[in-house]
Amino acid sequence: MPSLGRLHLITDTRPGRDPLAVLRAALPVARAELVVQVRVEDDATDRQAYELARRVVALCRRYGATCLVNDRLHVALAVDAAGGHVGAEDLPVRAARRVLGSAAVLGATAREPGSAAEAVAAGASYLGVGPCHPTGTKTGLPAPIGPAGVRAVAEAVDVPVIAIGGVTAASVPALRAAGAYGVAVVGALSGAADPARATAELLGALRC
Ligand SMILES: Cc1ncc(COP(=O)(O)OP(=O)(O)O)c(N)n1
Ligand SMILES: Cc1ncsc1CCOP(=O)(O)O
Ligand SMILES: [Mg+2]
Repeated sequence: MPSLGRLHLITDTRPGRDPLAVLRAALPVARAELVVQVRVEDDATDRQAYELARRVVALCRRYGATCLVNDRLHVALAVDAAGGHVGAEDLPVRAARRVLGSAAVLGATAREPGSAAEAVAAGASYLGVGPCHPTGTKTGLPAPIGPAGVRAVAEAVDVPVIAIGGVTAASVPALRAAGAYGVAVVGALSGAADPARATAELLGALRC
C-alpha cells in the first residue's frame, strides 16, 4: 500500500459550496500528497454521493491522489475508491474492513487512546482524531481536544493520526509536534479565497 498523503481534503457539499472547484485548485498543487475524502450531507442520496465520488476518483487518478469515501462504503466500492472512513455512527471498524477488504485504506474516528487502540486492532489503517479546535463545519461535536489530546492518541497507536477540526496552516505545527502525521480540513480549503494558495500553505506547514 503506498504511504498515506498528509493533507486530507474533505469535500464541502453544503449549499453554495463547489467541492469540485476546490479540488481542481488543490490537486495540481498537492498531487500525491492529497487524500480527498468524499463526504456528503446526511440527507444526500446515494446517487448524489456516487456521482460526486466518481468524479473525484477520476480527478484524483490524474494526479496520483487518493480518494476515500466517508460513511458510504458501498459507494467507495462502486467507484473503485482507495477506501473509506467510518465513525461512531457508521459501520463498526471490523465490519468496515470486511466490506472494503484487506488492501483498502480504512480510517476511523477516535478522540481518546482507548477507542483509538480498539479501532486499530479492528482494522483501521489510520485514525481521524478530533475535533482538535472549535469548528463551525459540523454541529453536535464534543469539546475540542487540542494538541494534548492528539498527543495522547498518537502515543497509543502505531498508525498515522490525522488531526481534524478547525485546522488551519497556523495550527499545523503544534499538531505535528503532538504527533499528528497529517491533517484533514474542510473550511481551510473550501472557505479560502484562493484554495490553491491555501493548499500550498497547508503543505508547507506539514512539511516542516
Ligand atoms: C479524517 C476524518 N476524521 C474524522 C471524521 C469524522 O467522521 P465521523 O465521526 O463518522 O463523522 P462524519 O464525518 O461522518 O460526520 C472524518 N470524516 N474524517
Ligand atoms: C467532519 C468533522 N469531524 C470532526 S470535525 C469535522 C469538520 C472539520 O471541518 P473544518 O476543517 O472546517 O473544521
Ligand atoms: Mg461518519
